[in-house]
Amino acid sequence: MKMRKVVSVIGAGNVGEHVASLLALRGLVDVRMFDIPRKDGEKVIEPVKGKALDIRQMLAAIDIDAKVEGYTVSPEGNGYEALEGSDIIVITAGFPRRPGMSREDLLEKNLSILSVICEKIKQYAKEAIIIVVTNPVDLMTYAVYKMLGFSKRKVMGMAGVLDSARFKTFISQEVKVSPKDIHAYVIGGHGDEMVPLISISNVGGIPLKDMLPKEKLSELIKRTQFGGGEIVDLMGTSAYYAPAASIVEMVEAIVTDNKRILPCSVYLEGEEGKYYEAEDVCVGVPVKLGNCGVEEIINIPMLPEEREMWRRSVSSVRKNLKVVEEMLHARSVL
Ligand SMILES: NC(=O)C1=CN([C@@H]2O[C@H](COP(=O)(O)OP(=O)(O)OC[C@H]3O[C@@H](n4cnc5c(N)ncnc54)[C@H](O)[C@@H]3O)[C@@H](O)[C@H]2O)C=CC1
Ligand SMILES: O=C([O-])CC(=O)C(=O)O
Repeated sequence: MKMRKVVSVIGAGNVGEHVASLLALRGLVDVRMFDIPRKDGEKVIEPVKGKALDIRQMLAAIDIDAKVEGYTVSPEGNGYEALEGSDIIVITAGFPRRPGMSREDLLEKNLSILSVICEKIKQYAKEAIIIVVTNPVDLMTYAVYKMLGFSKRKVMGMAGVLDSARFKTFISQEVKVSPKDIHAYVIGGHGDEMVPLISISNVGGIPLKDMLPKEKLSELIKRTQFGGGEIVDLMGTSAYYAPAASIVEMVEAIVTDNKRILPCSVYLEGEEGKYYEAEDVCVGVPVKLGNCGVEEIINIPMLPEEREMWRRSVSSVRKNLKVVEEMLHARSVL
């Protein structure tokens, strides 16, 4: 009988390998990593197997028990048999952006990669909960949800936890208080129009809006909205430490059934969709996570100006949804 939960990470690049190592370090789950081979001159190498072995040896050095395996797969979808038995699958496969690119520039190439991966998930891991990370994440989450046909509770995108961590970092630097005592949520699409919610942000229970002048609050909002781009400009590729830690928070909430409220990109429709004025789109909202996945969508009150930001953010995600829908039609998914 399988005792420990299994988390599979598809795409063991910068984000994926850090997710795998952080998960392994917590010792909560077993980890399976999947990635394609690389060419080193004439030689074909299998970095994913090396990374898994390296992580296992790290665990041995510090006395942590967790199984970590690496599997080489092909871009055409061979080699995914070990997905079987996965409780959670984290998708980080695909291209990251470089300076000067938008996340949407990755849409076409990353959608092709994810369409092969979804076929394999359907074949081997129909029961798994899926966390999509590949960008543009709200569009990819929508596409994965449609391609898999799983319950909407079981498909979510990671972005809001990361954006909220960035927001908390910037607030913490400004008010000189530990981020542990700061509550702040970012909702909406994972783009330059995301919505850092000032009205419900607080520092040790004191409303943020009472602590800082309007201009400073606007600066914090702007820096958060462009937080990903700031790192891309500095590093030449996108962030991975904070994204990986954010994914691990989501995984831990699901595995331990701890009912945390975390902002995640989820499919909105019906009641919650109407409240958020967003239907048939994946976008970030606070949700309660537990071992069934998304257990509840939490309705957050917004000020009129925040609601206006929300509308703009949702429509900027919607703008590219047409392209995704056309691609899914071409693949006969819709
Ligand atoms: N949602 C979010 O908040 C964030 C999203 N991202 C996104 O995550 C993705 C990964 O970023 P990084 O890890 O930095 O990129 P990376 O290039 O370091 O890693 C991507 C990995 O995907 C693998 N891959 C490519 N094609 C594949 C295929 N057909 N099958 C299996 N694996 C394949 C590559 O070999 C590589 O190891 C990017 O799309 C990036 O934009 C990154 C940070 C935050
Ligand atoms: O900026 C990027 O391309 C990666 C990402 O989504 C983030 O770090 O927020």
